[in-house]
Amino acid sequence: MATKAKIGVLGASGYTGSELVRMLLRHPRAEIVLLTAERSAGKPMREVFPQFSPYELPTLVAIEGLDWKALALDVVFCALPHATTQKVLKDLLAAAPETKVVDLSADFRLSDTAAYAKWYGHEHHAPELQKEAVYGLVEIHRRDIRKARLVANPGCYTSGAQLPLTPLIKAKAIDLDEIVIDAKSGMTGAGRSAKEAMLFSEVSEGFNAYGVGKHRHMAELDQEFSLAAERPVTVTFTPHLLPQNRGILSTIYVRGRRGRTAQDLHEILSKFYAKEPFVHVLPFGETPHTRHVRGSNMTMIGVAADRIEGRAIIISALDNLVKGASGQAIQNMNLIMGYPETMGIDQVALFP
Ligand SMILES: NC(=O)C1=CN([C@@H]2O[C@H](COP(=O)(O)OP(=O)(O)OC[C@H]3O[C@@H](n4cnc5c(N)ncnc54)[C@H](OP(=O)(O)O)[C@@H]3O)[C@@H](O)[C@H]2O)C=CC1
Ligand SMILES: CC(=O)N[C@@H](CCC(=O)OP(=O)(O)O)C(=O)O
Repeated sequence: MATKAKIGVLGASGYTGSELVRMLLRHPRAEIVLLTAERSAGKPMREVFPQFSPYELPTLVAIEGLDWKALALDVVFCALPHATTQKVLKDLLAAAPETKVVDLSADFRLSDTAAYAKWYGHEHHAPELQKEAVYGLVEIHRRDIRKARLVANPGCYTSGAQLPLTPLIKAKAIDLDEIVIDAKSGMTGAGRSAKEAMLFSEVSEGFNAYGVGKHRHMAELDQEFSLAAERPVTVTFTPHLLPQNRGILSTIYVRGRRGRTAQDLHEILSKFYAKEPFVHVLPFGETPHTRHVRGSNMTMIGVAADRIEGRAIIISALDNLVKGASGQAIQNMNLIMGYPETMGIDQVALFP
């Protein structure tokens, strides 16, 4: 029988942590041996999440005092808040350098120390690991991820924008100065900790933009698009808060370069993703809903023509907790560990 990887999930009492547990419980090569929490440390997982009552899981423990060397974990998923992660992973990898880490926070996504300090307001606490980390958008960086020890899982909004745009940028098919990304996220994107702005009465029956002109995901988009274009790229990106639990819908406006039509862009994307298990390009003119990807690791992309000649409207939909976070993280683990890429994450969307 194939051996199982010994796995730790840090931040298992949060939304992305519990989503990792949900999927890892059905992963044939995963054995969950460590679950951590902060406020919920000491509680059994079923007390925090009754949906896990039927399953055997370790009790949630605090991170402080863990002996990483003795634990000898094969893989750690780190689902902690920004900035908390840096010190934890520095200690972990110093004590257990063989452990592979997939970090879901933004701490290791920016490779430039100055850009990190500018967008996050403080110096990075583990700059040597920041240099080592590989950016984990699988469909774009698959080859590098296979060799990585530390993977920086991409942001949920940025995944929804990069999957349709990066192949077009690489193909030099769109005007780089006219990219507009209008994105809407479900509320689980904001995490599980209590916040006044996330109360039902503050969010339901309403809809708003936030972080306008300054959301930190712009830095991640600029970095990755500039890499793909081999020249600096800045884009317009505006996030919105949707009064629903899961899902990100991104409506993206682009102009084709050198006479390329919306149909040409559709053809480029269809070819690029023809063999990808987790990106599906719809027939030209059809566009996805967030409910078509809910609970699945799929990103759906639709391309349609604008009335204005030369412009196209691209719409992507993904589940922020799956392809936008935990599903993508397991896809990364599968690559690092040499498992089939779809193992444990090939769920079909839950509908309605
Ligand atoms: N939600 C999403 O859609 C996405 C989130 N991400 C990123 O993933 C990470 C986790 O997000 P999410 O699951 O939503 O967050 P949650 O707020 O739901 O969960 C955070 C987890 O971290 C624990 N925690 C909080 N503070 C500390 C601390 N100081 N020391 C140790 N553990 C701590 C919490 O424990 P306890 O509750 O017991 O206090 C909880 O288990 C974040 O960095 C986020 O930006 C990335 C992509 C998408
Ligand atoms: C709805 C909502 O609040 N979303 C989060 C994004 C979550 C995410 O993927 O981004 P990070 O991993 O970079 O935190 C936000 O806008 O901050």
